[in-house]
Amino acid sequence: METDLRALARVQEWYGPHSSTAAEWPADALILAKGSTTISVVLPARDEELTVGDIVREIRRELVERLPLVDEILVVDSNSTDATAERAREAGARVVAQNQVLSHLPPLTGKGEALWKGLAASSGDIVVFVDADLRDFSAHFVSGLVGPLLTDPDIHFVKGMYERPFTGEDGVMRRGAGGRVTELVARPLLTMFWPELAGFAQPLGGEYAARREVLEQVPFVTEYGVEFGLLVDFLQLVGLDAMAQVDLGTRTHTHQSVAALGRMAGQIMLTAWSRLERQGRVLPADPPGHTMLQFGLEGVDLVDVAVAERPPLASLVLEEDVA
Ligand SMILES: O=c1ccn([C@@H]2O[C@H](COP(=O)(O)OP(=O)(O)O)[C@@H](O)[C@H]2O)c(=O)[nH]1
Ligand SMILES: O=C(O)[C@@H](COP(=O)(O)O)O[C@H]1O[C@H](CO)[C@@H](O)[C@H](O)[C@H]1O
Repeated sequence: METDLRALARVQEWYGPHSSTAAEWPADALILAKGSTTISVVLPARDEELTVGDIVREIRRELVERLPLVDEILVVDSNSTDATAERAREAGARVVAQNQVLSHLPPLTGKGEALWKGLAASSGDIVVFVDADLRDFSAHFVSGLVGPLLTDPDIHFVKGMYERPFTGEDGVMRRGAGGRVTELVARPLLTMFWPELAGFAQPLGGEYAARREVLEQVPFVTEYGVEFGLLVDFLQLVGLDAMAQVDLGTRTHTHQSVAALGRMAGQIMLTAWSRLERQGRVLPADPPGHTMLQFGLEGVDLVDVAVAERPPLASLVLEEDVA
């Protein structure tokens, strides 16, 4: 109980000074603070032809052409089978194919791989990750996330928070019903093992920004373990007081099935386990299982929820220098 109370006191002390709203960071006021700092927006996109173009156009129109806040818009085409790359290029983004980046390395899979490749292929001092399936995206998502980074040298990582509606197959929108894996898996795991992170309202949100110098110091878990892994690893690397969150309003995105989120949950649990092992908090006696049976209407599926991990990019550069 004592740990809980101490951790909650820590979160309460942290929350006020480290939480703000996008309205506090208007893009035109940030231009001065930007100075020579370069900013890249990286969008991981797998089969997002319906939404990626509007997001890129909004960023380009508001934060490149109207105000020169963003220097690079990069879409990582994550083995899409649709016209994602074409739609992104037409909208004005640079597009790289996930497997063509650092192609001398054996390719890995999933969102975490797309983000790591996007970090490698981009050049901004600050990198902003934005999902490519967002609907009603607005440029203040980006300006809100970079605000604390441009104005406070002690902040190294900024996470978006938002209301997350859920619209099911019945087409009915239910306020606050989104973020199912967040509420059922990530938040309880953080409470149990990393309670200092309990103040992050949306620990799994796909919109966040950080300084390149710290992003290159942490590993990237592949698949959907990436957000959970980054949060825990940044806590260890930079500490809670170097982390912040910004309220971006409402985030609407394409939702996956419960079966898909079950696999996502498994990936996040395995990511948590890997961090507990790495921090010496569990014995690696019997590694947890990662082959899961899923019972759907069509029958039983055997799925693998294992995750892999890319090393910190900085370690790669060092190796290559040595080589
Ligand atoms: O292998 C993958 C899986 C996902 N994504 C992208 O990562 C973002 C978040 O993925 P998704 O929407 O599937 O996750 P959800 O928001 O449903 O949890 C989206 O832009 C996806 O296109 C990706 O680039 N590669
Ligand atoms: O927050 C969540 O529970 C999941 C699923 O959201 P929904 O239940 O479909 O609104 O969405 C997030 O999780 C992924 C894994 O961290 C991220 O990659 C996604 O960007 C994020 O949308």
